[in-house]
Amino acid sequence: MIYTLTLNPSVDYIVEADEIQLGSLNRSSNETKLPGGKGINVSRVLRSLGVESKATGFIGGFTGKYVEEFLNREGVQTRFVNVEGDTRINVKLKAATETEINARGPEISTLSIESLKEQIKQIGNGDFLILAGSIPSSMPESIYEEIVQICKKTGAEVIVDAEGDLLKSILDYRPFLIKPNHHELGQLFNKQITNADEAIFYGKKLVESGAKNVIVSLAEKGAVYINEDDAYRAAVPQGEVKSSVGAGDSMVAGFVAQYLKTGDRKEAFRYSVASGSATAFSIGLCTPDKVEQLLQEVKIQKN
Ligand SMILES: Nc1ncnc2c1ncn2[C@@H]1O[C@H](COP(=O)(O)OP(=O)(O)O)[C@@H](O)[C@H]1O
Ligand SMILES: O=P(O)(O)OC[C@H]1O[C@](O)(COP(=O)(O)O)[C@@H](O)[C@@H]1O
Repeated sequence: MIYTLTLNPSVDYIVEADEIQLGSLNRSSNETKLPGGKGINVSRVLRSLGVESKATGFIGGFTGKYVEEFLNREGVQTRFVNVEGDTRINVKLKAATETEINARGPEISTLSIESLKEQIKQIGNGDFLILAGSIPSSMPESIYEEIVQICKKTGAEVIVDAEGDLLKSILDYRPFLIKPNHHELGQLFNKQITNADEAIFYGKKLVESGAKNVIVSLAEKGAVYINEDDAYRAAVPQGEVKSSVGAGDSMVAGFVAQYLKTGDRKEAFRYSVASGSATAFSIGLCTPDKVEQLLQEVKIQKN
């Protein structure tokens, strides 16, 4: 079974406007509310690609109820730990450029953390745990490492999509897959990463540090994939970007879905890029039709 763990889920409030001026009254041309948070997006895309998963993490308040009911309506299984505060609302402003404000998230009690850990202990050999996104500001930074240590004991494979120290802290535990974008990769090495060559160079260092598979996304400049034996680069399909929110999460889901079906890592990478672009070309997440349509346009080159 695949489990996704979103410690800090959200309601994503996507506001479209022709123009946004700070310090002025702006009026929107369209608004969309969607459940969000990285693991939750992965579960939603997996579901639409025909792969079962269980979404877990912390959920609370009226916003949490909205997220959980939305997921259940779509057929995503959930096993959240309920907390007192409201699940956060993240604001995504879409005008000529995209601006995001991601909130901090509710207080999480020690008791809630303990119940989550008890759940994680049930995830065992043959299972995957996809651990994705930020942590609510009240939680200890060590939580990712503690969860990955539990998985190491139970034998579950972990996939991590997180930034900075959260990502660094788990490399020694040999994660199955990590997917930093080029900014996040740059932060890890204190370098600016602007192209596929640089992404492959620094991505290889993450493989040397323990990651079994690394995908680095570079938005419109494509993506690279590295493991112990090979490195590939992909050019992305051309299209109109409607909202890139969830594009990275869709890449993780696309890779996992195809890898589990075929075991072919290069094809899984192609699927990953097509899924990311299919989401970028949509408001909301990709659909299987759109992914299939873009697959042929993803050109992959061995490094
Ligand atoms: N302008 C674009 N054109 C085509 N595909 C895009 C574009 N922006 C993003 N994508 C797709 O989304 C993926 C993830 O985008 P990126 O912004 O790098 O990730 P994240 O959402 O994690 O920050 C890219 O690898 C690509 O497949
Ligand atoms: O946990 P974080 O880092 O604040 O990110 C949460 C945000 O990331 C998203 O999951 C989108 O992530 P990506 O655009 O990286 O795929 C949103 O749904 C959510 O608002």
